[in-house]
Amino acid sequence: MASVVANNLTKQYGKKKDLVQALKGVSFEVEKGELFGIIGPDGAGKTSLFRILTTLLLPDGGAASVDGLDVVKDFKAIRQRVGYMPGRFSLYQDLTIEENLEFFATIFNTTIQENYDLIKDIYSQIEPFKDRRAGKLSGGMKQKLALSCALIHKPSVLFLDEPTTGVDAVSRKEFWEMLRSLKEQGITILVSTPYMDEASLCDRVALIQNGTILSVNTPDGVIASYKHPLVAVKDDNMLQLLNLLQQYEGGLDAYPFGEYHHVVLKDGYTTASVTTYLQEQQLDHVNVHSIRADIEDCFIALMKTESHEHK
Ligand SMILES: Nc1ncnc2c1ncn2[C@@H]1O[C@H](COP(=O)(O)OP(=O)(O)OP(=O)(O)O)[C@@H](O)[C@H]1O
Repeated sequence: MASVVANNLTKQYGKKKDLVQALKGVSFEVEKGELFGIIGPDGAGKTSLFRILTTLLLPDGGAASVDGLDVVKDFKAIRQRVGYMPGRFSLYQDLTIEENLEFFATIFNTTIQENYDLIKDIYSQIEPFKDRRAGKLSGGMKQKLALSCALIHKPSVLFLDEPTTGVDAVSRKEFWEMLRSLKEQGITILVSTPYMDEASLCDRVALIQNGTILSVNTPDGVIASYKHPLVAVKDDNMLQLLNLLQQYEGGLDAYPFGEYHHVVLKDGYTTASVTTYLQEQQLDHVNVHSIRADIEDCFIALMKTESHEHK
């Protein structure tokens, strides 16, 4: 049985000219024990979706279930079963680390001791500072405390809304390792993120933009579905280079990517055609080489296709 099912969910805010269609018919299923990513830019609808699935917000249309329970009718039962770590810091700033955790344990009729095994790996890293107020913690420590609080009642499904936003690269990596080990313990995890590189750490990912899911696939499946030739190009004057590449008739798209620009080519165009074109523009020593698309290239392509179709 699927652990989470969303079926044609819609949500809108405001009225008339202020109307925002935050979710435009979102459907997907998450299997039990999956680590499922929802990837999308700011404003894509991730928080609205998570708030509906955790029963904090009512959908305007469609239906959704968690562990077979309906998010509208069975909201009380769902709340006992899910853990939710909201995007914005949700802890009590004036309570200490330990008091925050005790508070969450008490609401769920449990104790820190009872489920200590589940949080041990995460909580033991901040336990030496257990008397420090939450408001005085670093971003990485707050994140570990918030995750411990979301887990303290041993949820069967964990919802994490942008847990790594604003967190440094080392803490981000550690955080994903923690998620992997939680998954090993059988917890279903839905995690949203604006960082496309995190997609490759999930079992499957849904790409969301403007309230619409553009693709649901495994990271390998996303990459395998990419069909265009792709080249990486680098020169001393990257701005001038980008302008020229964006005017190139053999190119479908050109965008900055780390130290390089990536150019998506029309079928039949090659590294040699790009080099010839740049030579015609008096750029004789440009580094052009063919590359395999990574997951970010695939998402960029999907998002651009979608926005062109709606122009
Ligand atoms: N209470 C609200 N009233 C009006 N508009 C809202 C409200 N909440 C969200 N929105 C709008 O709905 C859209 C989706 O927002 P949502 O927060 O779900 O997206 P998100 O992907 O989580 O983005 P972010 O990371 O910026 O929160 C955005 O355009 C947002 O401005």
